[in-house]
Amino acid sequence: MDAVVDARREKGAASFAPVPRPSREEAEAAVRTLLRWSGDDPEREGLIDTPKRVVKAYEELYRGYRESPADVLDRVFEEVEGYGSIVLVRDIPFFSHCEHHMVPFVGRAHIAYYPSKGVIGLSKLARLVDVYARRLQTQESLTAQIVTALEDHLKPRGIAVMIEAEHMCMSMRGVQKSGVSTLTTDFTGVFRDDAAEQAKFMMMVKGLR
Ligand SMILES: Nc1nc2c(ncn2[C@@H]2O[C@H](COP(=O)(O)OP(=O)(O)OP(=O)(O)O)[C@@H](O)[C@H]2O)c(=O)[nH]1
Ligand SMILES: [Zn+2]
Repeated sequence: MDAVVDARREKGAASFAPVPRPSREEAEAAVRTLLRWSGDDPEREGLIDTPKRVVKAYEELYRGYRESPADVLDRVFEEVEGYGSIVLVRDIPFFSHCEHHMVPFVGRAHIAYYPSKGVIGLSKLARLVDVYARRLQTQESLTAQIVTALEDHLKPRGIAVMIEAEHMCMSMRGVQKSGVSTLTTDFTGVFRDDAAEQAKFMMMVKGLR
């Protein structure tokens, strides 16, 4: 499946025409244009290989377009001695890029769930964050997409996701306020319906350090 189409489907688009990927040469030419737009000379020695490097870096920074949550969430462990209490993986670091400016936003994700029919490998929660963080994002979409993927693949009794991040488009440019944290949360099931469960999640994320 074309990765760009996949990303738009996950964003809820009802119908769309496929967007073809440009060739590597076209992508490198676009970087040369941006270098000229910035005021520099793409032919000077220090910049001559930069378009190649940038395009290669984009493959890494936007790797999430080539991945899907099913790649990381397909394995559920059911033999957990009936464990059905909260599982929280906190402080998962991530780097993403805002879809408005293509500038980094950097932060940590905290993910909790109450298992119903099984658990997933702990590392898979961190991998899931990267599937979505390595795309152009808003922090709100990133939060909601993590919840939806867990809901679809694990059907737990409840999911809680909190993301805290600093947006470089607010610190390096524009309003130029550094050190500002943005917090987003999304809850399903017992976390949505029971205020005490939400409070427990917050306490476990923030309290016991
Ligand atoms: N809700 C939300 N907004 C974001 C996110 N990342 C960046 N933004 C904001 O997106 C907005 C884009 O606003 P515009 O007025 O269209 O663009 P702009 O002129 O570059 O805005 P300024 O950043 O205020 O200079 C800005 O307010 C950003 O702070 C995000 O993850 N979520
Ligand atoms: Zn931005």
